[in-house]
Amino acid sequence: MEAPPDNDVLWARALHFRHQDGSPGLTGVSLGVREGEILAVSGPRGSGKTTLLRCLSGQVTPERGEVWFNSAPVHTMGPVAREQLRRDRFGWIDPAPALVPELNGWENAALPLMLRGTSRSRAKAAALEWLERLDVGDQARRRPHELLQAERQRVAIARALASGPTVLFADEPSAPLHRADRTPVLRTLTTAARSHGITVVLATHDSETAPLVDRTVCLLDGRCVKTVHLPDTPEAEGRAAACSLYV
Ligand SMILES: Nc1ncnc2c1ncn2[C@@H]1O[C@H](COP(=O)(O)OP(=O)(O)OP(=O)(O)O)[C@@H](O)[C@H]1O
Repeated sequence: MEAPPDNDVLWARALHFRHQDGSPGLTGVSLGVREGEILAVSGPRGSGKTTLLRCLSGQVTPERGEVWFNSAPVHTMGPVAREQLRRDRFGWIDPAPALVPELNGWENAALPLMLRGTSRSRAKAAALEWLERLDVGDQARRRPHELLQAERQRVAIARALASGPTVLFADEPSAPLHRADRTPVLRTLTTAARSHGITVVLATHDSETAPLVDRTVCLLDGRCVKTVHLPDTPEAEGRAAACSLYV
């Protein structure tokens, strides 16, 4: 087994995945994600974006191929080790917000930190800070059923960022938002990730994300078909400067 290159925080080689009913999910995907990189995974519906994120994050194990997180082989880890890795090092955002209905906004956002043993007061402070950044600070005491879907998704994004993951997997995080809200929320997410050194793997079919990411990998029918790098232009430098104004 060959270990991944040193500067890749995540590395996958020749991933093959088949769903339980036999449908092919991935057919030979290889990719590396550098530390601090913001990588978009794009492609049409059903191209395998969610399946790839689930394999990379250890939610499912590939039928064949390897997934490495730093020097740890995720594909050979048992369920307990994978669970611990996901809890301690990874964040996850679903296309639809999955919040705990009995908890209010800040308690939901603070939950991963408290599960890791952070004190309630420190977890609350971190949660409130992120809820403010996501423009839902005034909803912190409301429970999910009292919030709009777009507000619930902002709470879910705050929850993923508040725990300070090494890698954040975001599966269509802007899907429940109004079109006008999508770019500002994605900009907040990507800018926050950059300023905190969080690596992001972002599944999207929103072309507006392209200027916010470092590289886009395009999937089609479970295969990588194209990689697009953000050109090293003055606009890109301007983007980084502009982003730093938001977070
Ligand atoms: N649980 C499942 N059982 C069987 N087939 C599945 C399952 N989940 C996904 N698939 C199939 O696997 C393929 C890849 O699905 P996946 O959800 O990874 O694609 P996607 O690019 O994320 O799509 P979308 O943009 O719609 O979220 C599709 O053909 C899909 O129908």
